[in-house]
Amino acid sequence: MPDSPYLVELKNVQKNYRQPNGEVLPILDIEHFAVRPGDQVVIRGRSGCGKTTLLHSIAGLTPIDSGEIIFGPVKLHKLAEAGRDKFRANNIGYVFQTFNLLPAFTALENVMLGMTFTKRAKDRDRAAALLQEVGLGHRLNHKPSHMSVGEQQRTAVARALVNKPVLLLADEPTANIDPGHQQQVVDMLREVCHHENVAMLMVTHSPEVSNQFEHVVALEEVNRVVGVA
Ligand SMILES: Nc1ncnc2c1ncn2[C@@H]1O[C@H](COP(=O)(O)OP(=O)(O)OP(=O)(O)O)[C@@H](O)[C@H]1O
Repeated sequence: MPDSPYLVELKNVQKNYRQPNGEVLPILDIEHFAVRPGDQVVIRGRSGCGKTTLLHSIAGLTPIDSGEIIFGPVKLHKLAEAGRDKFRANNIGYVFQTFNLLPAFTALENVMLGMTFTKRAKDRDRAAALLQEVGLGHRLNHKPSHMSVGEQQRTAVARALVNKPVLLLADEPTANIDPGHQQQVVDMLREVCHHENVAMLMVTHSPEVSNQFEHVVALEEVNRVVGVA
């Protein structure tokens, strides 16, 4: 059988949430969705349609109810939580809307903390080089409170890439950046992912951002669950 052309492939993925009253709320029912190595893909869709749930499922942060999530030889859906955590630490970077940096630590320390849960020895030079690559070579020793929000997001991107992941998941990474600096963050994300040979799956509400991408998927087009929002 030929090798899969996909970096990650979802087949018949279903994800439900259970409401406090016991009612089951279907969120995702995706027959097929895939990302190829090095692809840069935007996911858009209305509020509440399940975009974050999709990213969490691919990251293994939340277990799916049925179906398959396949990374090459690894069947993520078959791994227990500890296995998914280990897989994520070594293979997936995640960038959040709110950066999630630790306030007591410098930019360099925050990036190095990204290496905590991997086999990779803490590599100061790699962390510093990535900060340089995202344009923060002059801010290594700044704490988050002494950085602009754009600089904080750049630091978060460096942290997400420090373990040389194969896939970067970015959940509305420009939502908290002022409009004047959003484009810089998008450009930086695209360039650094390209340079590091990392595929990117980005959720964004911004048409200005999604219009720049060749691969744009409206979640409603691949998700059979209707009326979530
Ligand atoms: N842990 C949870 N328990 C129950 N319902 C949840 C849970 N997490 C999310 N939901 C619901 O699942 C739906 C999808 O949420 P999700 O965050 O994936 O949407 P989204 O498309 O990312 O939304 P937005 O664009 O507003 O960020 C929402 O209706 C939300 O209320």
